[in-house]
Amino acid sequence: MKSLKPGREEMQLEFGRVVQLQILHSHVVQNRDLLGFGPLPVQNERAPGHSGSRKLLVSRNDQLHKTACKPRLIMAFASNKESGIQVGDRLYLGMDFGTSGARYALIDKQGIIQSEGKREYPVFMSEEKMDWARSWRTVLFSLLEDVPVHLRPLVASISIDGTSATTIIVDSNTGDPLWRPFLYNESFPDALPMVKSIAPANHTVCSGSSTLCKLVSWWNIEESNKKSALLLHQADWLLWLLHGKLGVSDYNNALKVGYDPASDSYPPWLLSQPYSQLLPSVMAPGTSIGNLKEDIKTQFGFQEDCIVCAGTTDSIAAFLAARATQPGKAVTSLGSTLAIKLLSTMRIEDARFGVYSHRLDDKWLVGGASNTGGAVLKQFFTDEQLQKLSEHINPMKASPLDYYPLKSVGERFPVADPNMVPSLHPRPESDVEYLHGILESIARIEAKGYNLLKDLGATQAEEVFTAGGGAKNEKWTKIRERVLGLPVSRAMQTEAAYGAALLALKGAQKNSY
Ligand SMILES: Nc1ncnc2c1ncn2[C@@H]1O[C@H](COP(=O)(O)OP(=O)(O)O)[C@@H](O)[C@H]1O
Ligand SMILES: O=C(CO)[C@H](O)[C@H](O)COP(=O)(O)O
Repeated sequence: MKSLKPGREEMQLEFGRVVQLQILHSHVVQNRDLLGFGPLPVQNERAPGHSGSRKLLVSRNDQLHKTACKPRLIMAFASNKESGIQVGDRLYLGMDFGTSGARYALIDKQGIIQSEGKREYPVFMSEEKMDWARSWRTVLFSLLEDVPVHLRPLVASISIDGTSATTIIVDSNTGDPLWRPFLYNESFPDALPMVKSIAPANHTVCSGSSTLCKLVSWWNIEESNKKSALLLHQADWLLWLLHGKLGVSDYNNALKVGYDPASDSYPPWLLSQPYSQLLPSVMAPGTSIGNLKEDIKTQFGFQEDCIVCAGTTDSIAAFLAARATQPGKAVTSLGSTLAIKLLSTMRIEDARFGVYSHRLDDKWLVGGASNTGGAVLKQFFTDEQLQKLSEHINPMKASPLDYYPLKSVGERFPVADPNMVPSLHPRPESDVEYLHGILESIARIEAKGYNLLKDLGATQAEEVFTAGGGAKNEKWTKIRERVLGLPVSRAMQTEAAYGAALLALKGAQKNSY
Protein backbone atom coordinates (compact mmCIF):
# COMPACT_ATOMS: atom_id res chain seq x y z
CA MET A 1 0.00 0.00 0.00
CA LYS A 2 1.41 3.38 -0.98
CA SER A 3 2.27 5.09 2.29
CA LEU A 4 0.44 8.36 2.77
CA LYS A 5 2.86 11.18 3.35
CA PRO A 6 1.95 14.58 4.78
CA GLY A 7 1.03 16.81 1.89
CA ARG A 8 -1.62 16.69 -0.71
CA GLU A 9 -2.42 13.63 -2.74
CA GLU A 10 -5.05 13.09 -5.33
CA MET A 11 -6.96 9.86 -5.71
CA GLN A 12 -8.79 8.97 -8.87
CA LEU A 13 -12.04 7.44 -7.69
CA GLU A 14 -14.06 4.95 -9.63
CA PHE A 15 -16.66 7.60 -10.39
CA GLY A 16 -14.11 9.64 -12.26
CA ARG A 17 -14.20 12.28 -9.56
CA VAL A 18 -10.98 13.34 -8.03
CA VAL A 19 -10.99 14.10 -4.35
CA GLN A 20 -8.01 15.54 -2.67
CA LEU A 21 -6.68 13.89 0.46
CA GLN A 22 -5.31 16.57 2.71
CA ILE A 23 -2.67 14.56 4.53
CA LEU A 24 -1.97 16.39 7.72
CA HIS A 25 0.75 15.80 10.20
CA SER A 26 -0.05 13.48 13.05
CA HIS A 27 -2.11 14.88 15.79
CA VAL A 28 -0.47 13.99 19.04
CA VAL A 29 -2.50 14.43 22.16
CA GLN A 30 -1.15 14.40 25.67
CA ASN A 31 -0.56 10.89 26.80
CA ARG A 32 -3.23 11.05 29.49
CA ASP A 33 -5.29 8.52 31.22
CA LEU A 34 -8.00 8.73 28.65
CA LEU A 35 -10.32 6.58 30.56
CA GLY A 36 -9.74 8.40 33.83
CA PHE A 37 -13.41 8.88 34.33
CA GLY A 38 -13.54 5.40 35.71
CA PRO A 39 -15.00 2.27 34.22
CA LEU A 40 -17.78 3.17 31.86
CA PRO A 41 -20.65 0.77 32.57
CA VAL A 42 -19.94 -1.08 29.44
CA GLN A 43 -23.28 -2.08 30.22
CA ASN A 44 -27.80 -6.27 4.29
CA GLU A 45 -26.36 -5.54 2.25
CA ARG A 46 -23.23 -6.22 0.44
CA ALA A 47 -20.64 -3.89 1.70
CA PRO A 48 -18.81 -1.81 -0.82
CA GLY A 49 -15.20 -1.15 -0.75
CA HIS A 50 -12.39 -2.96 -2.47
CA SER A 51 -10.20 -0.06 -1.61
CA GLY A 52 -7.35 -1.29 -3.82
CA SER A 53 -9.51 -0.98 -6.88
CA ARG A 54 -11.70 1.66 -5.33
CA LYS A 55 -14.49 -0.52 -6.66
CA LEU A 56 -17.69 0.08 -4.81
CA LEU A 57 -19.61 -3.22 -4.64
CA VAL A 58 -23.11 -2.13 -3.81
CA SER A 59 -26.31 -3.94 -3.03
CA ARG A 60 -29.00 -4.16 -5.69
CA ASN A 61 -30.93 -1.20 -4.41
CA ASP A 62 -27.82 0.91 -4.36
CA GLN A 63 -26.75 -0.09 -7.87
CA LEU A 64 -28.27 3.18 -9.03
CA HIS A 65 -26.00 5.22 -6.91
CA LYS A 66 -22.92 4.03 -8.73
CA THR A 67 -23.71 6.94 -11.00
CA ALA A 68 -24.95 9.23 -8.26
CA CYS A 69 -22.59 11.40 -6.33
CA LYS A 70 -20.29 9.77 -3.80
CA PRO A 71 -20.40 11.38 -0.34
CA ARG A 72 -18.04 14.32 -0.63
CA LEU A 73 -14.82 13.64 1.21
CA ILE A 74 -14.20 16.74 3.27
CA MET A 75 -10.98 15.80 4.94
CA ALA A 76 -8.94 12.71 5.52
CA PHE A 77 -5.81 12.36 7.53
CA ALA A 78 -3.36 9.54 7.97
CA SER A 79 -0.56 9.49 10.45
CA ASN A 80 3.00 9.73 9.32
CA LYS A 81 5.59 7.23 10.45
CA GLU A 82 6.43 9.24 13.62
CA SER A 83 3.05 8.33 15.13
CA GLY A 84 4.81 5.40 16.77
CA ILE A 85 2.56 2.49 15.91
CA GLN A 86 4.41 -0.58 17.07
CA VAL A 87 4.03 -4.12 15.75
CA GLY A 88 1.11 -5.77 17.53
CA ASP A 89 -0.53 -2.45 18.42
CA ARG A 90 -4.28 -2.29 17.98
CA LEU A 91 -6.43 0.66 16.96
CA TYR A 92 -9.97 1.71 17.86
CA LEU A 93 -12.42 3.22 15.38
CA GLY A 94 -15.15 5.68 16.35
CA MET A 95 -17.69 7.14 13.92
CA ASP A 96 -19.96 10.12 14.57
CA PHE A 97 -23.11 10.58 12.52
CA GLY A 98 -23.92 14.22 13.29
CA THR A 99 -26.48 16.56 11.84
CA SER A 100 -24.50 17.98 8.96
CA GLY A 101 -22.06 15.17 8.23
CA ALA A 102 -20.24 12.11 9.52
CA ARG A 103 -16.69 11.69 10.80
CA TYR A 104 -14.38 8.94 11.93
CA ALA A 105 -11.48 8.96 14.37
CA LEU A 106 -8.99 6.09 14.62
CA ILE A 107 -7.00 6.09 17.87
CA ASP A 108 -4.44 3.89 19.58
CA LYS A 109 -4.63 2.82 23.19
CA GLN A 110 -2.94 6.05 24.30
CA GLY A 111 -5.66 8.02 22.53
CA ILE A 112 -3.34 9.31 19.81
CA ILE A 113 -5.30 9.94 16.63
CA GLN A 114 -3.81 7.80 13.86
CA SER A 115 -6.29 8.77 11.21
CA GLU A 116 -9.48 10.79 10.88
CA GLY A 117 -11.83 11.88 8.16
CA LYS A 118 -15.16 13.54 7.40
CA ARG A 119 -17.86 12.99 4.82
CA GLU A 120 -20.91 15.06 3.89
CA TYR A 121 -24.20 13.24 3.52
CA PRO A 122 -24.98 12.55 -0.15
CA VAL A 123 -28.45 13.54 -1.31
CA PHE A 124 -30.62 10.60 -2.39
CA MET A 125 -34.25 11.47 -3.08
CA SER A 126 -37.11 9.00 -2.78
CA GLU A 127 -40.61 10.22 -3.55
CA GLU A 128 -39.34 13.82 -3.34
CA LYS A 129 -37.98 13.32 0.15
CA MET A 130 -34.40 12.87 1.33
CA ASP A 131 -33.63 9.15 1.71
CA TRP A 132 -31.68 9.55 4.94
CA ALA A 133 -31.22 5.81 5.57
CA ARG A 134 -29.57 5.37 2.19
CA SER A 135 -27.40 8.43 2.73
CA TRP A 136 -26.21 7.26 6.16
CA ARG A 137 -25.54 3.75 4.89
CA THR A 138 -23.54 5.09 1.94
CA VAL A 139 -21.45 7.32 4.20
CA LEU A 140 -20.85 4.45 6.64
CA PHE A 141 -19.08 2.41 4.01
CA SER A 142 -17.39 5.47 2.52
CA LEU A 143 -15.87 6.22 5.92
CA LEU A 144 -14.66 2.60 6.18
CA GLU A 145 -13.06 3.11 2.78
CA ASP A 146 -11.38 6.28 4.01
CA VAL A 147 -9.59 4.39 6.80
CA PRO A 148 -6.08 3.88 5.40
CA VAL A 149 -5.77 0.33 4.11
CA HIS A 150 -2.54 -0.31 6.03
CA LEU A 151 -4.24 0.57 9.34
CA ARG A 152 -7.39 -1.52 8.91
CA PRO A 153 -5.84 -4.85 10.02
CA LEU A 154 -4.95 -3.12 13.32
CA VAL A 155 -8.55 -2.13 14.10
CA ALA A 156 -9.69 -4.11 17.13
CA SER A 157 -13.11 -2.52 17.67
CA ILE A 158 -15.61 -0.10 16.19
CA SER A 159 -18.35 2.04 17.75
CA ILE A 160 -20.76 4.68 16.45
CA ASP A 161 -22.65 7.64 17.91
CA GLY A 162 -25.70 9.16 16.27
CA THR A 163 -28.14 12.00 16.79
CA SER A 164 -30.37 11.30 19.75
CA ALA A 165 -34.00 10.23 19.19
CA THR A 166 -33.37 9.79 15.46
CA THR A 167 -35.64 6.80 14.98
CA ILE A 168 -35.90 4.13 12.28
CA ILE A 169 -38.72 1.58 12.22
CA VAL A 170 -37.31 -1.48 10.44
CA ASP A 171 -38.48 -4.91 9.29
CA SER A 172 -37.53 -7.26 12.14
CA ASN A 173 -36.43 -9.92 9.63
CA THR A 174 -34.46 -7.94 7.07
CA GLY A 175 -33.53 -4.73 8.93
CA ASP A 176 -34.82 -2.72 5.97
CA PRO A 177 -36.55 0.54 6.97
CA LEU A 178 -40.35 0.22 6.88
CA TRP A 179 -40.79 3.99 7.07
CA ARG A 180 -38.72 7.10 6.59
CA PRO A 181 -36.47 7.84 9.60
CA PHE A 182 -37.85 10.32 12.13
CA LEU A 183 -35.08 12.86 12.76
CA TYR A 184 -33.83 13.96 16.19
CA ASN A 185 -35.59 17.33 16.19
CA GLU A 186 -38.89 16.30 14.60
CA SER A 187 -41.86 16.74 16.92
CA PHE A 188 -45.00 14.55 17.00
CA PRO A 189 -47.45 16.40 19.27
CA ASP A 190 -50.25 14.09 18.03
CA ALA A 191 -48.76 11.34 20.19
CA LEU A 192 -48.19 13.49 23.26
CA PRO A 193 -51.60 12.98 24.95
CA MET A 194 -51.25 9.19 24.69
CA VAL A 195 -47.64 9.26 25.95
CA LYS A 196 -48.51 11.60 28.83
CA SER A 197 -51.38 9.28 29.79
CA ILE A 198 -49.03 6.31 30.37
CA ALA A 199 -45.74 7.88 31.54
CA PRO A 200 -44.96 9.49 34.92
CA ALA A 201 -45.48 13.28 35.05
CA ASN A 202 -42.74 15.27 33.26
CA HIS A 203 -40.91 12.06 32.24
CA THR A 204 -38.29 12.49 29.48
CA VAL A 205 -40.63 10.82 26.96
CA CYS A 206 -43.25 13.55 27.55
CA SER A 207 -41.78 15.70 24.80
CA GLY A 208 -43.04 15.78 21.21
CA SER A 209 -39.54 15.05 19.89
CA SER A 210 -39.04 11.98 22.10
CA THR A 211 -38.49 8.60 20.49
CA LEU A 212 -41.61 7.29 22.21
CA CYS A 213 -43.77 10.01 20.61
CA LYS A 214 -42.31 9.01 17.23
CA LEU A 215 -43.10 5.34 17.90
CA VAL A 216 -46.68 6.04 19.07
CA SER A 217 -47.31 8.39 16.15
CA TRP A 218 -46.13 5.70 13.73
CA TRP A 219 -48.12 3.02 15.55
CA ASN A 220 -51.29 5.11 15.04
CA ILE A 221 -50.78 5.26 11.28
CA GLU A 222 -53.39 3.02 9.70
CA GLU A 223 -51.23 1.41 7.09
CA SER A 224 -48.15 0.88 9.26
CA ASN A 225 -46.99 -2.73 9.14
CA LYS A 226 -47.01 -3.49 12.87
CA LYS A 227 -46.41 -7.23 12.77
CA SER A 228 -42.76 -7.58 11.89
CA ALA A 229 -41.58 -4.12 12.95
CA LEU A 230 -38.68 -3.18 15.19
CA LEU A 231 -37.56 0.22 16.51
CA LEU A 232 -33.91 1.20 16.16
CA HIS A 233 -32.04 4.46 16.62
CA GLN A 234 -29.71 5.84 13.95
CA ALA A 235 -26.57 4.55 15.68
CA ASP A 236 -28.18 1.15 16.35
CA TRP A 237 -29.12 0.67 12.71
CA LEU A 238 -25.69 1.71 11.41
CA LEU A 239 -23.99 -0.63 13.91
CA TRP A 240 -26.32 -3.43 12.81
CA LEU A 241 -25.04 -2.99 9.25
CA LEU A 242 -21.62 -3.85 10.70
CA HIS A 243 -22.42 -6.67 13.16
CA GLY A 244 -25.63 -8.15 11.73
CA LYS A 245 -27.47 -8.73 15.04
CA LEU A 246 -30.80 -6.95 14.71
CA GLY A 247 -32.50 -5.26 17.65
CA VAL A 248 -29.67 -4.00 19.85
CA SER A 249 -29.43 -0.48 21.30
CA ASP A 250 -27.62 1.27 24.17
CA TYR A 251 -29.00 2.98 27.26
CA ASN A 252 -28.13 6.47 26.02
CA ASN A 253 -29.99 6.12 22.74
CA ALA A 254 -32.85 4.22 24.41
CA LEU A 255 -33.42 6.91 27.07
CA LYS A 256 -35.94 8.85 24.99
CA VAL A 257 -38.06 5.80 24.17
CA GLY A 258 -38.47 5.29 27.92
CA TYR A 259 -35.63 2.98 28.98
CA ASP A 260 -34.62 3.51 32.60
CA PRO A 261 -30.80 3.46 32.89
CA ALA A 262 -31.01 3.40 36.68
CA SER A 263 -32.90 0.09 36.82
CA ASP A 264 -31.38 -1.06 33.51
CA SER A 265 -34.82 -1.98 32.22
CA TYR A 266 -37.93 -0.77 30.44
CA PRO A 267 -40.54 0.35 32.99
CA PRO A 268 -43.76 -1.66 33.41
CA TRP A 269 -45.90 1.24 32.15
CA LEU A 270 -44.09 0.92 28.82
CA LEU A 271 -43.82 -2.89 28.62
CA SER A 272 -47.59 -3.13 29.04
CA GLN A 273 -48.17 -1.20 25.79
CA PRO A 274 -49.02 -3.10 22.57
CA TYR A 275 -46.05 -1.54 20.74
CA SER A 276 -43.54 -2.65 23.38
CA GLN A 277 -42.74 -5.64 21.15
CA LEU A 278 -40.90 -3.20 18.84
CA LEU A 279 -38.45 -2.13 21.53
CA PRO A 280 -34.79 -3.14 21.05
CA SER A 281 -32.70 -4.87 23.71
CA VAL A 282 -30.38 -2.48 25.53
CA MET A 283 -26.70 -2.66 26.44
CA ALA A 284 -24.29 -0.30 28.13
CA PRO A 285 -22.47 1.93 25.63
CA GLY A 286 -19.19 0.33 24.56
CA THR A 287 -20.31 -3.24 25.22
CA SER A 288 -19.20 -5.69 22.56
CA ILE A 289 -22.22 -6.73 20.45
CA GLY A 290 -20.40 -9.13 18.19
CA ASN A 291 -17.79 -9.51 15.50
CA LEU A 292 -17.65 -7.36 12.39
CA LYS A 293 -19.49 -9.18 9.60
CA GLU A 294 -17.37 -11.57 7.54
CA ASP A 295 -18.06 -9.90 4.18
CA ILE A 296 -17.03 -6.51 5.56
CA LYS A 297 -13.84 -7.91 7.08
CA THR A 298 -12.99 -9.57 3.78
CA GLN A 299 -13.78 -6.60 1.56
CA PHE A 300 -12.07 -3.96 3.69
CA GLY A 301 -9.22 -5.99 5.18
CA PHE A 302 -10.24 -5.80 8.84
CA GLN A 303 -8.99 -8.49 11.19
CA GLU A 304 -10.91 -11.65 12.05
CA ASP A 305 -11.23 -10.54 15.68
CA CYS A 306 -12.54 -7.01 15.03
CA ILE A 307 -15.57 -6.40 17.25
CA VAL A 308 -18.47 -3.94 17.04
CA CYS A 309 -19.48 -2.18 20.28
CA ALA A 310 -22.74 -0.56 21.41
CA GLY A 311 -22.78 3.15 20.71
CA THR A 312 -24.20 6.30 22.22
CA THR A 313 -25.64 9.68 21.21
CA ASP A 314 -23.61 12.47 19.63
CA SER A 315 -23.60 14.80 22.60
CA ILE A 316 -22.63 12.01 25.00
CA ALA A 317 -19.79 11.08 22.66
CA ALA A 318 -18.73 14.74 22.66
CA PHE A 319 -18.72 14.66 26.46
CA LEU A 320 -16.59 11.52 26.48
CA ALA A 321 -14.19 13.15 24.02
CA ALA A 322 -13.72 16.09 26.40
CA ARG A 323 -12.77 13.67 29.18
CA ALA A 324 -14.43 15.76 31.87
CA THR A 325 -14.52 13.54 34.92
CA GLN A 326 -15.64 15.53 37.96
CA PRO A 327 -19.16 16.67 38.95
CA GLY A 328 -19.58 20.33 38.00
CA LYS A 329 -17.65 19.89 34.77
CA ALA A 330 -19.82 20.44 31.70
CA VAL A 331 -19.60 20.11 27.94
CA THR A 332 -21.52 22.27 25.51
CA SER A 333 -21.75 20.79 22.04
CA LEU A 334 -21.88 23.72 19.63
CA GLY A 335 -22.75 21.75 16.51
CA SER A 336 -25.77 22.28 14.31
CA THR A 337 -27.64 22.32 17.61
CA LEU A 338 -26.73 23.39 21.15
CA ALA A 339 -26.60 20.42 23.50
CA ILE A 340 -25.40 20.82 27.07
CA LYS A 341 -24.22 18.06 29.39
CA LEU A 342 -23.36 18.66 33.05
CA LEU A 343 -21.80 15.91 35.19
CA SER A 344 -23.96 15.72 38.29
CA THR A 345 -24.37 13.43 41.28
CA MET A 346 -28.11 14.15 41.15
CA ARG A 347 -30.38 12.80 38.38
CA ILE A 348 -32.82 15.43 37.06
CA GLU A 349 -35.77 14.77 34.74
CA ASP A 350 -38.28 17.46 33.78
CA ALA A 351 -39.89 17.38 30.34
CA ARG A 352 -41.55 20.73 31.01
CA PHE A 353 -38.17 22.28 30.23
CA GLY A 354 -36.68 19.50 28.07
CA VAL A 355 -34.31 18.43 30.87
CA TYR A 356 -33.23 14.80 31.20
CA SER A 357 -30.30 12.80 32.57
CA HIS A 358 -28.14 10.28 30.81
CA ARG A 359 -26.24 7.75 32.85
CA LEU A 360 -22.44 7.89 32.87
CA ASP A 361 -20.87 5.27 35.16
CA ASP A 362 -22.21 6.05 38.67
CA LYS A 363 -23.00 9.69 37.83
CA TRP A 364 -25.52 11.52 35.69
CA LEU A 365 -25.12 13.70 32.63
CA VAL A 366 -27.89 16.22 33.17
CA GLY A 367 -28.82 18.48 30.28
CA GLY A 368 -30.87 19.04 27.21
CA ALA A 369 -30.63 20.00 23.57
CA SER A 370 -31.82 23.25 22.08
CA ASN A 371 -32.70 23.70 18.41
CA THR A 372 -30.55 26.81 18.35
CA GLY A 373 -26.96 26.45 17.22
CA GLY A 374 -24.76 26.30 14.16
CA ALA A 375 -27.55 25.35 11.79
CA VAL A 376 -28.94 28.86 12.29
CA LEU A 377 -25.55 30.43 11.61
CA LYS A 378 -25.19 28.33 8.47
CA GLN A 379 -28.33 29.97 7.06
CA PHE A 380 -26.53 33.31 6.98
CA PHE A 381 -22.80 32.66 6.92
CA THR A 382 -20.31 30.15 5.51
CA ASP A 383 -17.66 28.80 7.86
CA GLU A 384 -15.12 31.14 6.23
CA GLN A 385 -17.39 34.17 6.74
CA LEU A 386 -17.94 33.15 10.37
CA GLN A 387 -14.19 33.10 10.87
CA LYS A 388 -13.58 36.44 9.09
CA LEU A 389 -16.49 38.30 10.68
CA SER A 390 -15.68 36.98 14.16
CA GLU A 391 -12.23 38.61 13.95
CA HIS A 392 -13.97 42.01 14.12
CA ILE A 393 -16.15 41.21 17.16
CA ASN A 394 -15.22 42.69 20.53
CA PRO A 395 -16.33 39.84 22.83
CA MET A 396 -16.07 42.00 25.95
CA LYS A 397 -18.78 44.34 24.66
CA ALA A 398 -22.34 43.05 25.12
CA SER A 399 -24.49 43.05 21.97
CA PRO A 400 -27.72 45.04 22.37
CA LEU A 401 -29.42 42.65 19.93
CA ASP A 402 -31.70 40.09 21.55
CA TYR A 403 -32.77 37.18 19.34
CA TYR A 404 -34.00 33.64 19.79
CA PRO A 405 -32.06 32.04 16.90
CA LEU A 406 -33.94 29.04 15.53
CA LYS A 407 -33.86 27.58 12.03
CA SER A 408 -37.55 26.73 12.12
CA VAL A 409 -40.53 26.69 14.48
CA GLY A 410 -40.06 24.62 17.64
CA GLU A 411 -37.72 24.55 20.65
CA ARG A 412 -36.79 21.60 22.90
CA PHE A 413 -34.70 23.14 25.73
CA PRO A 414 -34.47 25.19 27.96
CA VAL A 415 -37.98 25.99 26.78
CA ALA A 416 -39.90 22.96 25.53
CA ASP A 417 -42.26 24.64 23.07
CA PRO A 418 -42.98 23.02 19.69
CA ASN A 419 -44.59 26.29 18.56
CA MET A 420 -41.77 28.68 19.42
CA VAL A 421 -41.00 30.86 16.42
CA PRO A 422 -37.50 32.00 15.40
CA SER A 423 -36.60 35.57 16.33
CA LEU A 424 -33.75 37.02 14.24
CA HIS A 425 -34.88 40.59 13.51
CA PRO A 426 -34.12 43.48 13.26
CA ARG A 427 -31.04 42.74 11.19
CA PRO A 428 -28.46 45.54 11.42
CA GLU A 429 -26.58 46.80 8.37
CA SER A 430 -23.34 45.37 9.68
CA ASP A 431 -22.84 41.60 9.36
CA VAL A 432 -20.32 41.78 12.20
CA GLU A 433 -22.96 43.25 14.49
CA TYR A 434 -25.55 40.74 13.30
CA LEU A 435 -23.23 37.79 13.93
CA HIS A 436 -22.29 39.25 17.31
CA GLY A 437 -26.00 39.48 18.19
CA ILE A 438 -26.68 35.88 17.15
CA LEU A 439 -23.63 34.48 18.96
CA GLU A 440 -24.52 36.42 22.11
CA SER A 441 -28.17 35.33 21.92
CA ILE A 442 -27.13 31.68 21.64
CA ALA A 443 -24.82 32.23 24.62
CA ARG A 444 -27.78 33.60 26.60
CA ILE A 445 -29.76 30.43 25.79
CA GLU A 446 -26.79 28.34 26.95
CA ALA A 447 -26.62 30.35 30.20
CA LYS A 448 -30.37 29.93 30.71
CA GLY A 449 -29.88 26.20 30.29
CA TYR A 450 -27.13 25.92 32.91
CA ASN A 451 -29.03 28.14 35.35
CA LEU A 452 -32.13 25.99 34.89
CA LEU A 453 -30.17 22.82 35.72
CA LYS A 454 -28.88 24.48 38.88
CA ASP A 455 -32.42 25.60 39.85
CA LEU A 456 -33.66 22.03 39.32
CA GLY A 457 -31.07 20.71 41.77
CA ALA A 458 -28.18 19.54 39.58
CA THR A 459 -24.58 19.99 40.70
CA GLN A 460 -23.72 23.60 39.85
CA ALA A 461 -21.61 24.00 36.71
CA GLU A 462 -18.12 25.30 37.48
CA GLU A 463 -16.34 24.87 34.15
CA VAL A 464 -17.55 24.41 30.57
CA PHE A 465 -15.65 22.64 27.81
CA THR A 466 -16.79 23.17 24.23
CA ALA A 467 -17.19 20.55 21.51
CA GLY A 468 -18.47 20.78 17.95
CA GLY A 469 -17.83 23.17 15.11
CA GLY A 470 -18.45 26.26 17.22
CA ALA A 471 -15.59 25.35 19.56
CA LYS A 472 -13.09 26.82 17.09
CA ASN A 473 -14.50 30.33 17.51
CA GLU A 474 -12.39 31.95 20.21
CA LYS A 475 -14.42 35.18 20.18
CA TRP A 476 -17.57 33.15 20.81
CA THR A 477 -15.81 31.37 23.66
CA LYS A 478 -15.04 34.78 25.24
CA ILE A 479 -18.63 35.95 24.74
CA ARG A 480 -19.86 32.76 26.38
CA GLU A 481 -17.47 33.17 29.31
CA ARG A 482 -18.82 36.68 29.90
CA VAL A 483 -22.47 35.65 29.58
CA LEU A 484 -22.16 32.38 31.57
CA GLY A 485 -19.85 33.82 34.23
CA LEU A 486 -17.88 30.58 34.06
CA PRO A 487 -14.49 29.50 32.65
CA VAL A 488 -15.11 28.26 29.11
CA SER A 489 -12.52 26.52 26.97
CA ARG A 490 -12.21 24.35 23.91
CA ALA A 491 -12.18 20.66 24.80
CA MET A 492 -8.93 18.79 24.16
CA GLN A 493 -10.86 16.80 21.58
CA THR A 494 -13.87 18.54 20.08
CA GLU A 495 -15.14 15.79 17.81
CA ALA A 496 -17.79 13.31 18.99
CA ALA A 497 -16.08 10.70 16.78
CA TYR A 498 -13.19 10.74 19.27
CA GLY A 499 -15.62 9.92 22.06
CA ALA A 500 -17.02 7.03 20.01
CA ALA A 501 -13.45 5.79 19.52
CA LEU A 502 -12.96 5.86 23.30
CA LEU A 503 -16.08 3.68 23.58
CA ALA A 504 -14.58 1.25 21.06
CA LEU A 505 -11.36 1.24 23.11
CA LYS A 506 -13.37 0.55 26.26
CA GLY A 507 -15.20 -2.31 24.53
CA ALA A 508 -11.96 -3.84 23.28
CA GLN A 509 -10.45 -3.62 26.76
CA LYS A 510 -13.47 -5.48 28.13
CA ASN A 511 -12.70 -8.04 25.45
CA SER A 512 -9.11 -7.73 26.68
CA TYR A 513 -7.27 -6.77 23.53
N1 LIG B 1 -15.97 29.75 13.17
C1 LIG B 1 -17.17 29.30 13.54
N2 LIG B 1 -17.88 29.95 14.48
C2 LIG B 1 -19.08 29.49 14.89
N3 LIG B 1 -19.68 28.39 14.39
C3 LIG B 1 -18.99 27.71 13.44
C4 LIG B 1 -17.71 28.11 12.97
N4 LIG B 1 -17.32 27.24 12.00
C5 LIG B 1 -18.32 26.31 11.88
N5 LIG B 1 -19.32 26.61 12.73
C6 LIG B 1 -20.59 25.91 12.86
O1 LIG B 1 -20.36 24.55 13.22
C7 LIG B 1 -21.46 23.78 12.78
C8 LIG B 1 -20.99 22.39 12.42
O2 LIG B 1 -20.48 21.82 13.60
P1 LIG B 1 -20.49 20.24 13.72
O3 LIG B 1 -20.00 19.91 15.08
O4 LIG B 1 -19.82 19.65 12.53
O5 LIG B 1 -22.07 19.99 13.60
P2 LIG B 1 -22.92 18.62 13.60
O6 LIG B 1 -22.04 17.56 14.20
O7 LIG B 1 -24.10 18.98 14.43
O8 LIG B 1 -23.25 18.36 12.19
C9 LIG B 1 -22.05 24.48 11.58
O9 LIG B 1 -23.45 24.66 11.76
C10 LIG B 1 -21.31 25.82 11.53
O10 LIG B 1 -22.21 26.90 11.38
O1 LIG C 1 -29.47 17.88 19.09
C1 LIG C 1 -29.19 16.72 18.83
C2 LIG C 1 -28.53 16.32 17.54
O2 LIG C 1 -27.26 16.87 17.49
C3 LIG C 1 -29.52 15.66 19.82
O3 LIG C 1 -30.76 15.93 20.30
C4 LIG C 1 -28.45 15.69 20.88
O4 LIG C 1 -27.77 14.49 20.74
C5 LIG C 1 -28.97 15.78 22.28
O5 LIG C 1 -29.51 14.56 22.67
P1 LIG C 1 -28.81 13.72 23.86
O6 LIG C 1 -28.70 14.65 25.02
O7 LIG C 1 -29.75 12.56 24.09
O8 LIG C 1 -27.45 13.32 23.38
